[in-house]
Amino acid sequence: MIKIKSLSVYYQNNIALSNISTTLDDGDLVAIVGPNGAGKSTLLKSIMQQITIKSGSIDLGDLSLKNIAYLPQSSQIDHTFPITVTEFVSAGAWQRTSFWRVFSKHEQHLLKQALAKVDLEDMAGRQISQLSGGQFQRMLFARMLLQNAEILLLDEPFGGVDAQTTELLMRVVQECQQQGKTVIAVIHDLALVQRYFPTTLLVATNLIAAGKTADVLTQQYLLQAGYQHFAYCAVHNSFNNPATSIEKRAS
Ligand SMILES: Nc1ncnc2c1ncn2[C@@H]1O[C@H](COP(=O)(O)OP(=O)(O)OP(=O)(O)O)[C@@H](O)[C@H]1O
Repeated sequence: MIKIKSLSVYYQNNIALSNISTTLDDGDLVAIVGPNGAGKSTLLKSIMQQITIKSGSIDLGDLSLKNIAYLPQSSQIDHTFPITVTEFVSAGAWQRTSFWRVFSKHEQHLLKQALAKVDLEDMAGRQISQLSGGQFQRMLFARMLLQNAEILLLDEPFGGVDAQTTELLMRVVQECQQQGKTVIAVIHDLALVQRYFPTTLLVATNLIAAGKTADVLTQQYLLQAGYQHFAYCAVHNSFNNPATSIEKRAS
């Protein structure tokens, strides 16, 4: 269980998160949603202790940071770094391997398994600079799977990914949850959230709402978060098809 109490984070004098209090239960599948600049990535980075918090606390209970895997936004990684897919993914096992990254047969098996899970075995020897956006995202998932952490923090895991790959990766996420892992993901696609995520945190610097997804993605809360269009979609329960809802709105 992760307990967040009165968390506030600033960048210089600019507030990114204000007085956030919530609890993230073990084994839950949680979406963090909110408009651009709402503080979603900052919340994940705060849990990862990558940034200094101004006030409040984050209690990880018995967990150490080693038990948390973090999938960053793809844009935060240097895609031109001269390294193969296998070398990149093998970094997920760093806590179990020696400084020289000597892989046992078992670790090699786990590595192959992780690549197979995301359908990337054929790309194992490729330079990461030669991957498409969707392949790069699958590689990030493989590295995270190899880490085998108890808590998975995913920052826009489906950014730039087509519908078919999103389905594949979403199945991977669901499998992780079925294995008892806690998954917390920043997601922009509210239809996806509605379909797959039982729990949602709606953030707009403040915590607007938290709880069952259906209770959070309401017109009132979405408007409060600054989502004009999605608030309209909530009334018609049509996050699935923004085009249709825009037509409805016009008629
Ligand atoms: N390193 C930084 N230095 C200064 N300000 C920052 C920094 N990182 C983020 N911010 C600011 O903090 C606020 C929250 O940013 P954050 O990236 O957490 O939002 P987000 O909800 O993840 O946004 P997005 O959906 O656009 O990725 C924004 O106003 C952003 O401009």
